[in-house]
Amino acid sequence: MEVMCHASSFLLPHPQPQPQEPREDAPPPAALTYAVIVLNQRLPRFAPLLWNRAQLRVCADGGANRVYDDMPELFPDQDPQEVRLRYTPDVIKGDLDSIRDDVKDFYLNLGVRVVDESHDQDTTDLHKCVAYVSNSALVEDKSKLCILVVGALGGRFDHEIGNINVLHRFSNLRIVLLSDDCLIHLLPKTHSHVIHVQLPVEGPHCGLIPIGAPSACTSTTGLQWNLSDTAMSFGGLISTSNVVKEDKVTVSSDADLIWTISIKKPIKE
Ligand SMILES: Nc1ncnc2c1ncn2[C@@H]1O[C@H](COP(=O)(O)OP(=O)(O)OP(=O)(O)O)[C@@H](O)[C@H]1O
Ligand SMILES: Cc1ncc(C[n+]2csc(CCO)c2C)c(N)n1
Repeated sequence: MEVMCHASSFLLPHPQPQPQEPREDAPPPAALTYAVIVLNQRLPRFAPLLWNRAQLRVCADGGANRVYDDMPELFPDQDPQEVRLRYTPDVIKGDLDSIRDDVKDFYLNLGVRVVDESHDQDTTDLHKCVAYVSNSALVEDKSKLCILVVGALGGRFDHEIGNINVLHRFSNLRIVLLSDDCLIHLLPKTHSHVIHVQLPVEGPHCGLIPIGAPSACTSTTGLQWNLSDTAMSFGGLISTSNVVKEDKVTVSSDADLIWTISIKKPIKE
């Protein structure tokens, strides 16, 4: 089975190339092209870092209000209008029932594409934005695309589950859902997985959760409580409050699993 590598190096202020391990059968993580999607929740503190790392920046409807309101708050010593000009989205998309008129006018005047998809009341604004990024000409090879979604966890439970549903709906894409506290992504059953844990910024708490379908057989290495051809299901065993013990975690399963890992708080000076 093909190996898929994962590394949250987008959270590192100065990403280092992954160590090469010539002995290993796993290839190093591919060089990825990032897109960021901002949802309608308070911006996490590392939003500017992800924004600068991304080559396409999309706001899901009211996510535009958050970029407009919260980005200047993350740079309290700077002129708010200059911050807004520096952090201008490429596209705003959704059913546009949450973006404020003043925010819409501000970005329209800057030439931002504002796409009204209010005719579609069956898919969420996040779904619409992921479909847009996936169809964009950003990368030819979708396996080299990684979509970072900020403000996706916590908040309203229906939204949160809707956001997780998008991971399953687009299981052929690399999509990472982030909050200030943790990140989650899918480990598709089509691959075995090597997760290069970025210990300065993430861990140690982690989980492996069979959302969508039970697993008859999951195996892991690198965790405090490893699984060995173990079954997992809702109502049965799921792995929460697990702990990363090595900087490389491996997972293989007969079901799509959600991987989640905590994000470390910055040390206060
Ligand atoms: N409280 C929340 N918790 C988690 N995600 C949220 C929350 N609020 C909004 N989102 C995400 O941000 C996107 C945009 O939200 P917004 O508030 O602009 O519109 P909405 O009308 O509530 O969402 P939708 O049209 O998708 O139902 C949503 O599609 C969802 O993915
Ligand atoms: C069974 C069912 N439940 C809820 C909705 C409503 N809905 C789903 S996604 C969305 C957001 C549109 O931007 C809305 C309003 C529906 N259509 N079908």
